[in-house]
Amino acid sequence: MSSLAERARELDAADPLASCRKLFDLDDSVVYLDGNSLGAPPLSVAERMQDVVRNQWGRRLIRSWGEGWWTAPERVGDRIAPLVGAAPGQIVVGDSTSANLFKALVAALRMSKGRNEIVVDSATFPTDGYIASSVARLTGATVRAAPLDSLELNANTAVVLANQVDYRTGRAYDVAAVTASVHAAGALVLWDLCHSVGALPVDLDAHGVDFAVGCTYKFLNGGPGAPAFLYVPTRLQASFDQPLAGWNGHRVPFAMTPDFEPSPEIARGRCGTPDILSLLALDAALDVWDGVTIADVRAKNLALTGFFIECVDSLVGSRVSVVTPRDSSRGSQVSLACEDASPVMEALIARDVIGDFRPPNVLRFGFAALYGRYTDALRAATTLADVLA
Ligand SMILES: Cc1ncc(COP(=O)(O)O)c(C=O)c1O
Ligand SMILES: Nc1c(O)cccc1C(=O)C[C@H](N)C(=O)O
Repeated sequence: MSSLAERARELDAADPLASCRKLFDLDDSVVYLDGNSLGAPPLSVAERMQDVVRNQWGRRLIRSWGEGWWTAPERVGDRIAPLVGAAPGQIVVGDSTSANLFKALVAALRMSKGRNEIVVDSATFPTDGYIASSVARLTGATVRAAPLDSLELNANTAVVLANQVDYRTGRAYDVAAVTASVHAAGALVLWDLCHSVGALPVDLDAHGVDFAVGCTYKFLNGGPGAPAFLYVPTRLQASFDQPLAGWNGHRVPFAMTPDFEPSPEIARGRCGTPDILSLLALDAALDVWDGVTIADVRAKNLALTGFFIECVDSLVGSRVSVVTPRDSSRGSQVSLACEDASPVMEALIARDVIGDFRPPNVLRFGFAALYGRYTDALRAATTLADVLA
């Protein structure tokens, strides 16, 4: 125990990202391991929102639309772009992940004339499957679930919807390999990056990914209900015929013509008026990434999750089993299968160790590299051992 405590203190002292924690509004008595569901608030957000509400909305009133509000979906998209390996002009921020999944799936089917099968990663987060089924009912396509390890695509497969990190187990998949196998079958790939953006390298452009979506309220700390993002590479933008063709995606929205003519750029991914307060909160939250590389974040989250697994092995032992891969094919969370997982998580939260429960029996602990500490990992494992004793 003492050697784990010493190691935790040494690791925190040597952590090159340790100084990022002071950018967040965190309570030091709480061990927060749920940043993979709702990221912690960067201090800059409250300050910026004060300015947005009092000055931009308050003093500038409707003039603010022409002073940065209207173009915020693309501008904030360009701030997310380096975090997912995308060149500028290919990401638009707005709507929810679910809505963006809908846009991208329908657009993919419209691009894939003669093919009408949607294949969904069988371990997917539920909303992806629900949206795929609804798209299928709407378009006459079919949906098939398949494991990402053995996709078995055919000449009818139009699009594969894949999650880079499995939300339940924390397993991470190889974007390059899956993308290449989907392309080899002549299909398009749509990646859900909710559990990887801000935690893992993604390299969308380098791997020739066709579409991606992701949420910004987890590792990007955009706040509850922060708008999601949609990536469409430049090469596919002219043929991206998305179904929610609202006026914000029009080539000249204020021309107010009766016919829809899509923007030639990524703005065609927009639908209605952007949620400016949430979008600008996200903009402020992204300041914490200044000077931080995804490579540093990845190195730390592998080390932190690895240290947590070591603490669990040593202090909790066989009372839980580690579901997350022990090798580097894991995201930034550790999932433990445990009997009575739901009341166990409630007991942890009552002791100020906050993770979450996912059915049927999983305790999830998410590690955000910008504010997570090795001493927190040890305290979580120690508290879990106490709860299970
Ligand atoms: C992998 C994944 N996809 C989609 C979603 C849902 O996103 P939204 O609520 O923005 O539609 C989540 C989380 O809620 C998720 O974890
Ligand atoms: N989006 C959420 C919400 O509005 C409330 C509670 C949790 C969430 C989540 O993000 C859940 C998360 N996607 C998961 O991996 O389980």
